Amino acid sequence: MDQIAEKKFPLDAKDYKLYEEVGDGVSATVYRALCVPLNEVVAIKVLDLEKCNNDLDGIRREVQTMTMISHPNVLQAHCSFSAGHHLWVVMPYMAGGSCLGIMKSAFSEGLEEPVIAAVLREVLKALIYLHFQGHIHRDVKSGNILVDTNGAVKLADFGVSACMFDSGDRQRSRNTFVGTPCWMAPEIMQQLHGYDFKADIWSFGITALELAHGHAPFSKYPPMKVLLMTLQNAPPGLDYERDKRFSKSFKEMVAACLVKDPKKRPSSEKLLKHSFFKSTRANEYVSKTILRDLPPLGDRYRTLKEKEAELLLQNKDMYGDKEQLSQKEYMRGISAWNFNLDDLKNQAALIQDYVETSNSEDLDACNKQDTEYDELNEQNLEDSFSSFPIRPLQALKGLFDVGEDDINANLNSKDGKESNPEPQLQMQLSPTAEEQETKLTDDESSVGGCSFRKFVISGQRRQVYSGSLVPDNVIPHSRRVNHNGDSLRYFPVVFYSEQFQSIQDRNYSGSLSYRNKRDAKSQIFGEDTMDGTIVEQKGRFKITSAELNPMDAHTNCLQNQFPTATNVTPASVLPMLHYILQTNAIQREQILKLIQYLGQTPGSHVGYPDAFANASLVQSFAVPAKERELQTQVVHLQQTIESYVEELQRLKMRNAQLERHFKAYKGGEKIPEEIEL
Ligand SMILES: Nc1ncnc2c1ncn2[C@@H]1O[C@H](COP(=O)(O)OP(=O)(O)OP(=O)(O)O)[C@@H](O)[C@H]1O
Repeated sequence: MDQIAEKKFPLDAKDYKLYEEVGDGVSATVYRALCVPLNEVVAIKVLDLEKCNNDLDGIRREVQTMTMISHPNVLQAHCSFSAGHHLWVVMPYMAGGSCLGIMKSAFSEGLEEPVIAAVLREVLKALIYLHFQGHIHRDVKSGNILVDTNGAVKLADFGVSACMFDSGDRQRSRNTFVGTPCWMAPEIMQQLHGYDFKADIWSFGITALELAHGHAPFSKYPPMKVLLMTLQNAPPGLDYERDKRFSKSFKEMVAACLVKDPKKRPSSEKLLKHSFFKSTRANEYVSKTILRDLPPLGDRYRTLKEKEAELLLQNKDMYGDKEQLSQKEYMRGISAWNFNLDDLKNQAALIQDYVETSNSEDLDACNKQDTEYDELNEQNLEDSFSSFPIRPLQALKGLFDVGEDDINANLNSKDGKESNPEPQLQMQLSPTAEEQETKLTDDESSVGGCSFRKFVISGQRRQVYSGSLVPDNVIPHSRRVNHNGDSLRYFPVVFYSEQFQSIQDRNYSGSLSYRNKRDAKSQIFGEDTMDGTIVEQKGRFKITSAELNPMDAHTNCLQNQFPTATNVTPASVLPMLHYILQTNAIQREQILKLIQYLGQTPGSHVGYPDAFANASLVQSFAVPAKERELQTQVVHLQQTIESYVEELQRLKMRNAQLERHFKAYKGGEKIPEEIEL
């Protein structure tokens, strides 16, 4: 295989010469470099350990995985060592960069099918290997698919990978909410039963769409909406007008991956046997077609960064001081989930601006097709709100609490009380709601789950590792330009977590990535090159459960109140149904309030395409009449049943009396006096 094992890469920073920056991500900056003793060009990923206190585990896992794995389609680390408070991970240099980078530079509308097939085949081989080894990659996306000059393809970035054979704490990590929203499998969002290798197959399908279109489905939407759309809408696919150029087998392959029920998705091995991969081209075809005219990776990276800096400046002009802080935070990658109303307001304001831009005349025909596609999804979303809020709320639940282990741990806590410290960020989505059982329908697995009684998210305890939640393709596609020549299509939406801290704090407490990058750079180059030019676009979004606020001890209690198979009677089910309906009504009202609040954001109603802001949709939320009618019916039925039950008991007693009487009569005894005949 590779000669990696034979070569001894030195474990001292002095033996390496860093050249230009070729990539960055949430957790690191990547440089082209020279290994002096071996005279070999390598890539070095530099992470600042001091700033990664909270995620040392993740880093250790990433480096461990990268060192232990060995497959031609998986990016294996040559070695890693610490240099001061930095961790250097030395890897083969993939001169073509990531598929995302390639698309950003030259193929904003996506790649041709034969190239996609060749790239995906290699990725699939990597997945077969990883899955066989027990790893779930959990972050399969074009930004993590690297290409070499000869067209060799390697899957990279094991920062959030998990091992199926892990136990204890590490096993718990398999239940965490991790990945990048657009690529994230619904079962990861739902957080109901954990997930397995099949989550990678979903991301693989999304990656196929990303390569086909130049961006992932739903990528223009803010993360929360991406979650809702992924859970509520039919899975995305290659079904639209613009997809005519793609073959039937490609469409079928994508459809096979994007099935919501993970059990119905093929394994990576089975997928490789799909007809789509039957006659794929050799690696050289990839290099010949997509790398031939591209400038060197470092130059491309610099150009993109410059464009992003310009975009940032334009945004600054557009938003002025008021939104500037949010913008900066977002651009730096300091983003996380925050349901503080001020944040929601900010988000609404940002969404509005993005929409105005995306509606601008500058959008070309291709964009129109895109809009059609989005409108369809919008419609789906709207239709699917009839089932709101049960499933989305479970998704939201997944954002805050996660593994069953956590719940158990909390329930088992010493005094059973919440111990989250102040300050708290509170959003009582369901202040009085207890548990409910939910059955998913359609193509989703049938699952039972609990809702939550209330969320109290502690600002201090909540652990958020998060990059830009707007996915990788924040960079403008050529068709998404505004009058200044830059796209604002993927306009940033801020979900920063430290708003409750002082602004001063925020500068030092948000994204690990920003601090890592800035510090790594300043240490290495002796300057802070980041100021004013940062656009943190690549994003890993991860909220672990371990540090989250304990769930209220109520969390599981209602489950015990649910009728069991042995004691189930109509009389016991009806009060429960009644209760669930009431609970939903309360939840709806809460959500409605939030939506109305967003609607009050100055100007946010203008051109706001988001279903949340759509007045009719708001009304559809607000129309509980049907629900009330149902509730009344339920109450009525309940009373009827109760009277039937009483009647039944009365008849039973009478029957027993009759039996006794009959026996007495047969035995020639005196008929008891109390018996009424
Ligand atoms: N070996 C390599 N050769 C060339 N470029 C690389 C290499 N490794 C990484 N890069 C570039 O650097 C970028 C960031 O790397 P990487 O994905 O490992 O960082 P990260 O912080 O884990 O990113 P994220 O979590 O946002 O996906 C990649 O998208 C790619 O463009």
